[in-house]
Amino acid sequence: MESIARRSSLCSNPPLQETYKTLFEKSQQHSSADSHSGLATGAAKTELPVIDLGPLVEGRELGKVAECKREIVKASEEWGFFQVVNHGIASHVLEKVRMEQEALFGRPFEEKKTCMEVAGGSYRWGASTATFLSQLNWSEAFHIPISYLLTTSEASSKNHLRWMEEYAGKVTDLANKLIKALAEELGRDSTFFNQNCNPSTSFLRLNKYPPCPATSMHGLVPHTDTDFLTVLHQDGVGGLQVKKDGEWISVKPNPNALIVNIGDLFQAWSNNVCKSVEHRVVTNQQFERYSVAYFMCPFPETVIKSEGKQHQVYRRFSFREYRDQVDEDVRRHGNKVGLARFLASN
Ligand SMILES: O=C(O)CCC(=O)C(=O)O
Ligand SMILES: [Fe+2]
Repeated sequence: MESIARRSSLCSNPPLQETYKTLFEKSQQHSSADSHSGLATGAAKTELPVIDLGPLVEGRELGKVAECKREIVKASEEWGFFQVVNHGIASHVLEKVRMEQEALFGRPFEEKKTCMEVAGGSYRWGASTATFLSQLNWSEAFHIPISYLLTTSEASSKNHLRWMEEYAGKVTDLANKLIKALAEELGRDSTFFNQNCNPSTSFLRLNKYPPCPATSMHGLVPHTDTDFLTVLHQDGVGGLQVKKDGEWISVKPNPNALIVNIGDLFQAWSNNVCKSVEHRVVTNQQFERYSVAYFMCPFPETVIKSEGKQHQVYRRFSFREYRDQVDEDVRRHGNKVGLARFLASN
């Protein structure tokens, strides 16, 4: 443990162990008060639904396209999470993205902290608001706006992200197709999304989970995503868990699949028909793990209106209002409250 801590301060890993030393000590003293029992144990390795997106991506055979859309809505209602295969993003692109990601995180920690030159976005590690060990994220992440990756610049300043750029374009197309399919199937106006989301509002989050010497730790604490839709590319290590009927389910990595999940904004927009489901990452003692999440977000002033057959579940709110409330809750209470704060009856 100590040697990992010492090495991390000299090279690329953030100094998680040293920085959160008092939380580790506190947790040893009051293990029951900061219990996150069941974290790494007992989670079933069930397969998420797997949807073949071939017909939708290629737009062939109308009957099959319709069936594919129905499957997407069904999985979004029942699970809020699903895997997609034949998604149109070549495996060599995914492999190169992984290599670029590894190189980026391999930079010295001191350099990553000044990440504007490294990745055009922001960099976070650990959890500044954690007061219990169970609130600590044993991970580091870059947030990179899609527009940063897609704007052409003569300067070679982002050559080290050449495949990330390719991926950003492709994953944006994929997310647009998925959200359009969902909206159409729900009988809603699908143009809402291209009117309110663009490459400057959506972003990639590159996650790295260093090996963690302690057991039962969160790589990423349980959360729902604060967006419309997320597309996740994970490597083969595993660690993602999804809540299903009150139980944590481990998602078995599938090298051919990307993972898609519904975010809070789409749950509200669909008036609770589609579910934004809690998920988390558990750490691995031996292996580091990488993932890339694409978050489809709107402009801050975009207003989300719940519409559907049932009475309106949520009041109208803007994305800015929602995000500010999430930030405030995390700052004040250490946890996100989320959509429960925006119920129509409140
Ligand atoms: O790394 C993962 O598997 C999940 C990442 C995630 O949930 C997120 O970045 O919001
Ligand atoms: Fe997430």
